[in-house]
Amino acid sequence: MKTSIATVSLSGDLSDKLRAIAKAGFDGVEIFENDFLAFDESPREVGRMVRDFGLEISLFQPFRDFEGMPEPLRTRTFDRAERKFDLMQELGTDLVLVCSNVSPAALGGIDRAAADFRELGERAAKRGLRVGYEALAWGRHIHDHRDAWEIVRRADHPNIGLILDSFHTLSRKIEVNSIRSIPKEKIFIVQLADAPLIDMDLLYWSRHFRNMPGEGDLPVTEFTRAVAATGYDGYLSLEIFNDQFRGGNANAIAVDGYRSLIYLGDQVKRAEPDIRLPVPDMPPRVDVKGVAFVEFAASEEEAGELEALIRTFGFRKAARHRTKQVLVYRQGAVNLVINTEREGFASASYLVHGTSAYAFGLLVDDAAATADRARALGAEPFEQAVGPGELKVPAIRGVGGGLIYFLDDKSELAKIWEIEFEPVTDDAPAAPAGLTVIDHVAQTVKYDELLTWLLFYTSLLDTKKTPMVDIIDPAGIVRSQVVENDAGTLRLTLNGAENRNTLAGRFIAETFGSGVQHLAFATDDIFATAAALRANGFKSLPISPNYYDDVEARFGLDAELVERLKAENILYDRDDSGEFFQLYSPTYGEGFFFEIIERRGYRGYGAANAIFRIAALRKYLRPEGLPKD
Ligand SMILES: O=C(O)c1ccc(O)c(O)c1
Ligand SMILES: [Mg+2]
Repeated sequence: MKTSIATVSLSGDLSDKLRAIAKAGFDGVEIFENDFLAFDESPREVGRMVRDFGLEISLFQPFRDFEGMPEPLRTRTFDRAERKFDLMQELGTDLVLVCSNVSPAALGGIDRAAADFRELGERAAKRGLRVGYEALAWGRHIHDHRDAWEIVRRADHPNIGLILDSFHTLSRKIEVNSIRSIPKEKIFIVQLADAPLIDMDLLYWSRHFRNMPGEGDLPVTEFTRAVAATGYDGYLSLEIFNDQFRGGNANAIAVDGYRSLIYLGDQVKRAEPDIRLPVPDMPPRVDVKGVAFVEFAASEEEAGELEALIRTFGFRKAARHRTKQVLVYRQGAVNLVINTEREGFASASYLVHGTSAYAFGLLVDDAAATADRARALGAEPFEQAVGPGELKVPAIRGVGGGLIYFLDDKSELAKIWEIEFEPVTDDAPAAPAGLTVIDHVAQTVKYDELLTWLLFYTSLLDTKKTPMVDIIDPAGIVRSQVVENDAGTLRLTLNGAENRNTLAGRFIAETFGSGVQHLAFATDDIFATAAALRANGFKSLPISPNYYDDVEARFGLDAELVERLKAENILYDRDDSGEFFQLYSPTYGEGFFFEIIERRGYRGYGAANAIFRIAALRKYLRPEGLPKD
């Protein structure tokens, strides 16, 4: 599969962009004219730089307002084209993109446009160049790839072909299967971009909000399937106009782009097996059966505080690592691991971030295959020296440099708790509180990393992302998106913090980076759990009494239920899927907290309650200090 990306997709000057593009693994680059014009080197030198990076120029673009012009504009337009042909030859590329005319002077008329392209094709052929025509979604007369194709067909010239761009087709909801009947040799290049569904002017949407395939809401896979079905085996080229990417880290954005194409190719091949695009082989997206454990890195002193807190949740000390300072606390199917080693990755993580849930383990069908897929998608593998008798657990680096381990039932990994740990008896066991599984792991990331991690998880794991919701923090907005599977055995929430004053933003600032900010445990009976927690000495996060008056009115709850919710500081939500109950701990350390939930059919996450619990949690942040009892 030949991969390419337009320079316009990345930040920096032309050489920064080329370096990032080459490093991420792309084969080609679209040179966007303005990136070249703003750069000081000659076209020959730029061409040499591109080749020195091991790249090929897949396309030079755009050439605007060409077809259907009246004289004398028409002659001028052809002269302009000849100048660009000179430039292309110096750069060392044979393909230019002409986008459909937006000029009020354009006359329209499909045969007039075809005649113009035939003449341009003659001129291009003299120099061994090719011209591709793209319908801009806002083109004056041509804004549909089917019409652009008709012009190319009528131009009937071997040096004139069609350029498809998923954004222009999908933003106008044009039937993608119309692509299947286009001869593959007439498709000169295919540009890909996704975008979030936002109802706005097409041009503005396109120029500011495009994102990588898989990061937005458009059916880019369906589009690419139709392209692949033609037998097309040329470049898949990202053309992403996005304000955030343009201001972001070029290396990180290029890595995301490359991952998005590999993932897209994989999906297309699985859905459309008879294609010519050579897509790398990799295991399918991974079915996650559950969160096997969450591991905290802590100092011994802070571990003591953490242990005291989780004991009030009814966790009991269950096992100790045979050689390391690592303890396992258990309840139901939940394993909480506390690592107080003074060496190795956990310790390094503690020194940078303070006490944190720096790692978690996912139970999958095949841990080795999962690691293979992760590697194929460009994830960073994690390896640490393995002691005698210890297992080599496949792992990758995740959010904030933390770790994701993979366990399975089919290899020795199934016995990890017996092989690496010895059982211990808890001297002061807390009464169990009915916690059953980890319902979700909530990670806080910087807002401009949110799409990166969404793509990371959805490309690797068999999951879906839910629409983005805005969470109102008294100090700003936090954008939240969920990655989950249908079975509900994996639920990850990602919160993107735009400023450092929000609870999420403070967490990132104080812990020096993104990471797990809260863990939610499930119970089948929130009231019984709340009573057990209280008996164990747990103090739940106090919720404003005003909240309960509102909940009563909003949902028409009976007064007795509302009294019980209020007495236990339980938040309530309800939608078509069912009822939801949430109970929070105060923040621990630098803004970390726990949540306990009961779902009665409900599939959401209580977004409507977020504002209330954030307001309550904020009271516990330093420097205000802990509230007095
Ligand atoms: O926004 C534009 O003008 C523009 C230019 C060239 C393209 O290939 C494109 O998709 C959009
Ligand atoms: Mg385009």
